[in-house]
Amino acid sequence: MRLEAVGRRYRMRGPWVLRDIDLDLPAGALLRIAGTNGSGKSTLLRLLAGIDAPTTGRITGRPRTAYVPERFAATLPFDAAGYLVHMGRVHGLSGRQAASRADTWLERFAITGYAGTSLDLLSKGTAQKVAVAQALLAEPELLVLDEAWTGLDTAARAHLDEAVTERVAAGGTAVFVDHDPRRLTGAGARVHRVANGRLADSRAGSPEVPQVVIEAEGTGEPPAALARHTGATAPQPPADQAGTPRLLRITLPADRSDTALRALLTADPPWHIRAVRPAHPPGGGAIPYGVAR
Ligand SMILES: Nc1ncnc2c1ncn2[C@@H]1O[C@H](COP(=O)(O)OP(=O)(O)OP(=O)(O)O)[C@@H](O)[C@H]1O
Repeated sequence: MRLEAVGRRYRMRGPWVLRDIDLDLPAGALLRIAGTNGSGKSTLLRLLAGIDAPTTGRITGRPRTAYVPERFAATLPFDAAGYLVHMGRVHGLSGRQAASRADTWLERFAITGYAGTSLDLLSKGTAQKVAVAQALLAEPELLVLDEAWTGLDTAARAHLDEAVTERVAAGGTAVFVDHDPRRLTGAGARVHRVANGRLADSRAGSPEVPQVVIEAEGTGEPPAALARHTGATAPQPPADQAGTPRLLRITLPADRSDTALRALLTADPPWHIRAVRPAHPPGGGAIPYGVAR
């Protein structure tokens, strides 16, 4: 999915909450949206989830999307299991599939005992588990989570971490807001920060996340898996004469370098690795993914 020059304001001539947002969400990307209270994080997530539309700009290539809102309105006339089955059907599952996945998630979140409880009678934490389960059971291509961990107990938070990591490993995309800055950093989450209505990739400049530069030479196309796993946009190199070696220079978080190297070395034809070195200053001004020659 791609956002181009997206802007959002809630009133005509009101202040712009978001402005000129350009964002690529490749398959396999994991993104944390950071920013101070009221900076526009939830606004951005609602646009990504497709439940709100930009005032200006456009969003293209929307995949199958599931969303966990900041506040779950548990006012629908369902019990927990009935709601999950209903949402499974909305996401295109058959009745049997939806029922089976609803059971799995009720069990995984240890709330099977509440399957028959009406949504409006659930505790806040149990309702939150149901809200998360409805998004996960559909195995969406894009998962949008707005503070979905808030209110969950420790075990459920771990299940959610695991489920998000699984989705991303399976080629899905996940975008989330969470107040814990360490959330999913081990899974390679990139951080984009909303400030003054603009969105900046703050990870590149983050001193605690070392960046490396990989230089590789090859004659083929850069492997698609490279963009998928590095989360970087992968412009195709210009079609110069077939067989002419090209130099690819990629700057990426160090914890993703093994994946990138594997993708390059196992490409057909394989890329020759010319150099792997720390980026100095960390990410400083380096292009995230580019063809140097
Ligand atoms: N439906 C709406 N109508 C009018 N203004 C809105 C609406 N939703 C959000 N806003 C305004 O847009 C701005 C950004 O709000 P948003 O909820 O996106 O920020 P946030 O970064 O998610 O905040 P928080 O961290 O407090 O959840 C705020 O000034 C808010 O008042």
